Amino acid sequence: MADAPDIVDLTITNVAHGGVFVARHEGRVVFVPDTLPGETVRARLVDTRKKSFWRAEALEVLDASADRVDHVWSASAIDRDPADRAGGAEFGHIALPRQRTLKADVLSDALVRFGGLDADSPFVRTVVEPTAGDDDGNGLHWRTRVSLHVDGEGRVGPYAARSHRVITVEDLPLATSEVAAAAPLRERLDGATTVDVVLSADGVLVAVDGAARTGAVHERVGERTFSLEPLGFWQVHREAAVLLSSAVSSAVDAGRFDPAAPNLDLYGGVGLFAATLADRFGRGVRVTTVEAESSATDHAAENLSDVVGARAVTARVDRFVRSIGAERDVARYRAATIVLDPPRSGAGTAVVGELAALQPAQIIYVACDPVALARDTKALRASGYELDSLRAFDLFPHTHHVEAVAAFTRTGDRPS
Ligand SMILES: C[S@@+](CC[C@H](N)C(=O)[O-])C[C@H]1O[C@@H](n2cnc3c(N)ncnc32)[C@H](O)[C@@H]1O
Repeated sequence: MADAPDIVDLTITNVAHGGVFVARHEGRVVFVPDTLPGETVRARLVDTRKKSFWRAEALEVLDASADRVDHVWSASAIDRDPADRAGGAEFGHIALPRQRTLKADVLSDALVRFGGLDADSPFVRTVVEPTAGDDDGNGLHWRTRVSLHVDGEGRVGPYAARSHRVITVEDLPLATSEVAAAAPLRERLDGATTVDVVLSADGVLVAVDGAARTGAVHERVGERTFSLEPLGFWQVHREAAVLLSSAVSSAVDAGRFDPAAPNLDLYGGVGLFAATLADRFGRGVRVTTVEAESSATDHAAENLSDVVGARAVTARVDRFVRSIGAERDVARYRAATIVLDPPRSGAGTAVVGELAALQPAQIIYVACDPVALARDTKALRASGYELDSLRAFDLFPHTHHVEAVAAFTRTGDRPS
């Protein structure tokens, strides 16, 4: 067989999961970043080893989509060599409303292909809602946390897209102005490897190689103050904690909520959603927040000290759920509400199956990955739960990421 040509012209047909777009070359799927459906681009084939799909990098737009805009970050723009394009803003060349319909397409596709939902299910038409303030500010200046890298010469910057090469940049337009101003983009940090810049309610801090000059920082959500480790997990968009807390609160069906049941906040971090339940249903609410990082659990205990029925447990969720499944009075969980907010990989079929075996009254699933949500949806549906509500939020403008909040109830409990 003759070698494939390096440079090809491709017509983009679709968006795929992971911030890439789909074209076909001689019948084979080719994934191409930095493009848009409807466009024709000149591209270099860069990975042709697999039989089922190849990868390419876009070099030039020959026929542009009406939704293409000047990239919000010149460091990522298509006029740069692909190897020099900064990562982390892979939708920055797309008009903001179109970014959201593309994210909705990815979510819908995942729910049908991996979640087993019918193509005509109303959840397959879920829109991706904008976050307050983003439309006015063109989706910029929302990142309260930025992780940068340092190369062997001491230069500080983000990695290039799809590589671990540090790219020096002039600005960080997705970061809040405080974070952008504090980021040491023009400094040489010889011998260092990482730089984190964090904006909390206490102000901005810069941590080189994980060393922050403070024991804890604080975040505010409504009337509540949360303490956490300077580099501990906290939702990244400046509006995210408020928005997700409100979305989780309204996803909980009050008619199915029992404040005395053994309610759970799994993958709980510093207790954000346990606090959400207490704020809606009262400080006497029984809720256990479960988190693998003991430093986060310590903060959760402090953050929930006014919630008399709250407990903070350090454990891996899989082990914790297995251990309660073995309890003698496991039937108590039939009245429980379980909130879970797993990392990008999702909870996984095993955890979801064990959760469903507890037969809780409702499960509220906060998801930062549509495919993981869809896979876990399939497992929940196979275990007697059905999707009751779904909302999606654009908490990561100019990236391909999308956040969702889904509510599930026992199939037998639903009105027929
Ligand atoms: C997406 S964050 C959510 C945190 C919290 N719900 C919030 O909104 O602030 C996921 C959390 O799960 C924790 N985590 C990851 N894997 C875990 C596991 N297997 N068991 C328990 N916690 C885990 C992480 O440390 C992280 O705090």
